Amino acid sequence: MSNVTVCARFRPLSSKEMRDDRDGGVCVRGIDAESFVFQDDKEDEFTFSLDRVFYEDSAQAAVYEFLALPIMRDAVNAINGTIITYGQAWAGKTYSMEGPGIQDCDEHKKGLLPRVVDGMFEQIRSSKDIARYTVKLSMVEIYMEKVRDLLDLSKGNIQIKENKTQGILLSGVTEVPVSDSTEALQHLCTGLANRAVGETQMNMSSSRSHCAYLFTIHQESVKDKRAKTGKLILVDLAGSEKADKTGAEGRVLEEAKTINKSLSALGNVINALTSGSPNKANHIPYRDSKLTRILQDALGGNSRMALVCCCSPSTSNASETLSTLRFGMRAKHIKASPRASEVKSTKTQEEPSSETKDEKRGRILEKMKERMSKEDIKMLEEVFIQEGIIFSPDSMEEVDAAYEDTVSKTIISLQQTVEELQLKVKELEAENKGIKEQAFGNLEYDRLGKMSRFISSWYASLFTSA
Ligand SMILES: Nc1ncnc2c1ncn2[C@@H]1O[C@H](COP(=O)(O)OP(=O)(O)OP(=O)(O)O)[C@@H](O)[C@H]1O
Repeated sequence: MSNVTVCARFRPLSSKEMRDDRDGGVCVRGIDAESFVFQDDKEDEFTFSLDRVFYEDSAQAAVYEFLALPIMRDAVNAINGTIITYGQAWAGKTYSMEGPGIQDCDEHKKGLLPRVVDGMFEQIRSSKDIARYTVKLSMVEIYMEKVRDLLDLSKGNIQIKENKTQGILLSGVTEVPVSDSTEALQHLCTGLANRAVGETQMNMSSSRSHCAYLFTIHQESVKDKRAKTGKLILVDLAGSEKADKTGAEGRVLEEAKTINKSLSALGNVINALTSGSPNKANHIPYRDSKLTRILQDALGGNSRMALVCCCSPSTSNASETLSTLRFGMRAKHIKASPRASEVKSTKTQEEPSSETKDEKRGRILEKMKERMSKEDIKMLEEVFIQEGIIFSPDSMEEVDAAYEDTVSKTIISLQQTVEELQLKVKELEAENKGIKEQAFGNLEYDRLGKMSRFISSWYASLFTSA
């Protein structure tokens, strides 16, 4: 079963949609909590089945309880989690994520983010006898392929790095320690206010950027001091509408193209993850956009994910809604394998059996790098440029990363070959055993036959001699 929960959420018709659409047309007809019939522009009907469908009257609490609460609980137990809202502009992404406001809003209307924060600290409080927790919060915006720190606007171009044990990291990003829900919500409000300031400074709209809320939840067991870390990322994506539909030009068109590029990159990553053979290590193009790079851990491996496909119910938006739903259907096939992300003892010596495949791979890589001379790296750099793996290697870091990517893929593929061979050996051993048993059985049968023939002739001879 897939570890990605995909839901559709239809907001109520907006007053504009009611006004514009003379028939008050709605393109969705609910069947049950998981399925609905969708009617496109040409009045063709499609039946969609997802993990859950939230219709216009569904409560914010229901959305939280179904898709975010389990992921939040796992993140507190060190299993990485990601919650994404996707859809065209004005489809209800921010309403689902934040609600009408982060603080002081109607309890019923509170969105996923404040509910996740409340739930997380509640769970931490209830586990305080088992483990000591520290929570850190970061908040970034991706606009025109630049990652901006929303808790410190002076950091306008955060670099994304990868670390063997911690996975994807935002280098130098502000991480504020938060000890309770009130403190966390205050920082989130600061981040959102900074986002608005940036919007005015850059003359852009928040719907043209992706916003990510990142929680790092670290715990140390009271009993044996073992430490674990879970990452929880909530992402409010930029509007997914097609550039040509907006009639944009100039800078707005550039923005739309960049958003489409990053959302296509997200779609391509999803395609690569869902279409490849499960036994083959196929290339996943995480590096094609900042968004997919930040979500790399969340999409491919050690993580649980929930995708809320936010949709307008209006027939006037049917084509955008259909593409949002198709995106959701593709995401449904991602196979993630959640597991506790980092288990390290604070004792000086690691237990040998705790080394995971990733860590082993990392260790092999490190050894290989130690043996490489500067000339080797230079030569690799040239090969990577020729092969189009990297385009402008300004730094050794980029070469290192591309090199690690290639070597890591080779190691994965070799590991898989070894696993396949081990399987073949087991099969041959079983076959061999079967043949031996059969041969032994025949031999026994032969012996028994001879013995019974001897007994009957001896028995017969007794009577003839008598
Ligand atoms: N489930 C809902 N119930 C009631 N109102 C909703 C719901 N979802 C969205 N809305 C309302 O619809 C409007 C658009 O929602 P929202 O701003 O969340 O869209 P969005 O997808 O985030 O848009 P953008 O990409 O432009 O930021 C808002 O006025 C919001 O209050």
